[in-house]
Amino acid sequence: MNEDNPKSILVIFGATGDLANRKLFPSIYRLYKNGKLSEDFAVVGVARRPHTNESFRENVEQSVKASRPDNEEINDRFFSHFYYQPFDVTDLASYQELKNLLESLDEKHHTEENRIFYLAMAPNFFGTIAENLKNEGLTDTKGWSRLVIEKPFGHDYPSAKQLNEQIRQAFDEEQIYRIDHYLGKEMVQNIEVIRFANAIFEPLWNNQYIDNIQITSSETLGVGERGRYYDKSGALRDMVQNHMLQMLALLAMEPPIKLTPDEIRSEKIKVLRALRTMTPDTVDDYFVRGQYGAGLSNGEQVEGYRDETAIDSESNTETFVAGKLLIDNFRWAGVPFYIRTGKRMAAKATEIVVQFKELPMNLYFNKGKDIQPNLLVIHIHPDEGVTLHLNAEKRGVGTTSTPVKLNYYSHNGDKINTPEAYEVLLYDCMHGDSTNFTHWDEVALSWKFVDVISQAWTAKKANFPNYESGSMGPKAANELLENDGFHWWSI
Ligand SMILES: NC(=O)C1=CN([C@@H]2O[C@H](COP(=O)(O)OP(=O)(O)OC[C@H]3O[C@@H](n4cnc5c(N)ncnc54)[C@H](OP(=O)(O)O)[C@@H]3O)[C@@H](O)[C@H]2O)C=CC1
Ligand SMILES: O=C1O[C@H](COP(=O)(O)O)[C@@H](O)[C@H](O)[C@H]1O
Repeated sequence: MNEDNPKSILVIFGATGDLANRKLFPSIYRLYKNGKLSEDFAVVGVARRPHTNESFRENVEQSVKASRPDNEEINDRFFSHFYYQPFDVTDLASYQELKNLLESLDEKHHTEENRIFYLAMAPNFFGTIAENLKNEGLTDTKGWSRLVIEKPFGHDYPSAKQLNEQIRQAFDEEQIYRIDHYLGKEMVQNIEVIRFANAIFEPLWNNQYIDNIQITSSETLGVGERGRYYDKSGALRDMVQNHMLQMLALLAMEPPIKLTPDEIRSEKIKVLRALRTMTPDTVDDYFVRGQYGAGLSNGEQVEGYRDETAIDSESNTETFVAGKLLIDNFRWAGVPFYIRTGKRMAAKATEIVVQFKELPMNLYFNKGKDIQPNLLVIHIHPDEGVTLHLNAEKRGVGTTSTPVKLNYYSHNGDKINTPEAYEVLLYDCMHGDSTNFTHWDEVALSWKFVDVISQAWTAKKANFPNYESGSMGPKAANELLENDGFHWWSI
């Protein structure tokens, strides 16, 4: 075990919920198993449901086991670090009881009064919890206090601003860790390494050599059990405002002068500031929305979005977005960044394709019909790695060329040791490293960009549904690229 690992109590608000059970408990277990947690730690789960420490520990054990189908032996000592307190976040008396519990656990587990408050709850509670934690003295300790906040951070810029102001009454910006789980993904973090540690890419990373960049995050699943949230959100708020714009910022930012959270953030912010803004009248020239109808998904007949649980039968909510984004700065002027994301699409995959420009004169163009542009493909999920598409001589056919691929897979085919995004982010938070969390300035700029689109879409009803489940989205998403002489590379 690494003795440098910080000692702390992690308080999970919403500990009986889906996120805690599917993602947080398994991630904490992996940190423990891999020696990344000090033995001096405690996890306190709070929610309204009645649980004892014992029944809560059984739940945690089940969720850890469900995430490890290999029947691997579990270290039982892990569960003795877990505690539960029935708690209503709107009831002030609960906070005093929690304060007493934390103080006793500080002593028992030698946690030096360091605390992480993880808000895995509906967003309408975020502000209230932050205020109550401060007012009831739970942040008033000799150690550090950090606040981890799940998405969505607001519904639009004004609501996000209001929420931020409320939270900032209680916590400083440096204490706030806004989660974007894409920033914890191995290959999203690798974007910076690929760009800034390879002499062959950085000199070409600009409008002289790059034709376009495509970012796709497609899902095969539909809206599932999350209809109540999703029908008010849609793909633009659910995926574009956060994950897609964060990936774009990492791809487009200037090299930071140092790899510190502040320097990286400052470069990402410049990209978001340089995004070409649209007016309500020009949104349709740059963005396409879609909603899935019935169709075949993974070989099974599935219903359309409007027939799913908790969805309005005339819903105007988009389950698909494709967009062309332009970054008006010296490096990227004229290079389109295409993004697309959606539910019930043909494949579950997140991938980035960097398409390089053709050579000014390709000597092989007339001889080989099969000359392809060079592509750098960054596979984020389910594969994790990089593929470089080149042209090489066709064996035994003289000077004819053929496309070849150089592949690197970071997990060598077995993903067991690839850390989960939440595991990475929890570990970073325990170490006070906020590099892979979103700063308020990034959140604000992303909302401002997205708000123009959502306002234009709210004002005009769409002709939905407009793509079949199991397809790659509406036809208009293909036309968006075809109008520029490009096409989506298949994923
Ligand atoms: N689930 C996921 O995959 C993802 C979730 N998120 C975000 O994470 C957050 C949590 O999502 P999720 O786990 O799915 O939500 P759930 O609805 O599954 O869980 C909500 C939790 O909040 C608790 N709760 C509700 N009201 C109160 C209250 N008044 N006082 C105390 N506890 C309360 C519930 O427990 P009880 O009923 O016992 O009180 C439950 O533990 C949301 O912000 C969501 O957007 C983000 C990305 C992915
Ligand atoms: O944040 C979200 O992300 C998931 C997709 O995440 P991934 O890691 O599976 O790519 C998406 O399903 C969900 O709607 C959204 O809230």
